Amino acid sequence: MNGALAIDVRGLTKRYGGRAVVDGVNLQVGQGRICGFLGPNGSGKTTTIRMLCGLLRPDAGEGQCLGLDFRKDAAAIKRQVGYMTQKFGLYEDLSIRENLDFVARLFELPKRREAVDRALERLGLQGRQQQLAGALSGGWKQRLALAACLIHEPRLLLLDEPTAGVDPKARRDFWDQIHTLAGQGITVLVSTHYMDEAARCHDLVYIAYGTVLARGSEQQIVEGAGLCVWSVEGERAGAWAERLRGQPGVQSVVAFGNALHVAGPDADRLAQTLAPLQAEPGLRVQASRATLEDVFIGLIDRAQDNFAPGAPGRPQA
Ligand SMILES: Nc1ncnc2c1ncn2[C@@H]1O[C@H](COP(=O)(O)OP(=O)(O)OP(=O)(O)O)[C@@H](O)[C@H]1O
Repeated sequence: MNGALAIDVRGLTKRYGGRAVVDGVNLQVGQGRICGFLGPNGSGKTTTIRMLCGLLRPDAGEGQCLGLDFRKDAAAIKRQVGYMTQKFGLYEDLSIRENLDFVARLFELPKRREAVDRALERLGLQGRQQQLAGALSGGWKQRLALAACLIHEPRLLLLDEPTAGVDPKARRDFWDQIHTLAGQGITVLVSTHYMDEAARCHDLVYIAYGTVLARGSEQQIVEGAGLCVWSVEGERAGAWAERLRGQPGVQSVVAFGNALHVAGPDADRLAQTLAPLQAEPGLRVQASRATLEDVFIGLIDRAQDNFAPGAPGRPQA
């Protein structure tokens, strides 16, 4: 394998009706790493994932997945990849055990019973194995879907928004499981819209309009963005939101309870705009730390600008 990279693709491109929905994406994920794949709706995450596991034919791109040519060796790659789709894809009128047995048959596993038992045990599903999948809560359904992904002992997991709509406790348990799997050497590429989940990834890739806008660890992305953030706090802080939007140096204003998060890339202009608020009674104005969410909101705002008529080319990380 190339430098212990489980995924190493360059120039990945997919077009629909002449429009590139994935546009020259480079993606490298180290073996045993958890890489979070983030971006707004329709940014190209699912399309990228489906090209990586050989379900969609790319229009351009080259590279390797698990040391195999991702274009020529799609069949061999599929056998070593566990792909969890956004929607629950198992049979609701079969039990947990029957669903896993069905998947084991699809993979033509030689020792099916043992494989099913192993998957049940791995995800703590033994006690529920006779329950119908359709009767499970969202969290247990996700657990079953992950068990099904693991039944053929894949080396790479491609998880497409695996915890959408799942409660925080079940999401936390799911992520503990993901870390256990990564500890066993399994590589994980996981798309998510949740910032707390992004923080649990080793590496992050942020994509918008089919183009990668940022990559690195959470710390690298936040520091690399050079975004300045101020907190404007007080019972009447909300009344200032509209007045601050569009002012010099202000890129975004987001309310969190009694506080506004005011962000912008130019420290001096932002400080000048906020200076008069320091004298307002009942308002506390202080410099704050940028979060991943602040950075992503800033990135998408700028990316939209770059799509405007007459705008220059898009940024590429
Ligand atoms: N078969 C298709 N034909 C035409 N357009 C498509 C097709 N599949 C996807 N697209 C378009 O490609 C773009 C990227 O879609 P994709 O599902 O990859 O985004 P995503 O980042 O996974 O979004 P989400 O976060 O909502 O799941 C969207 O604009 C979508 O409408």
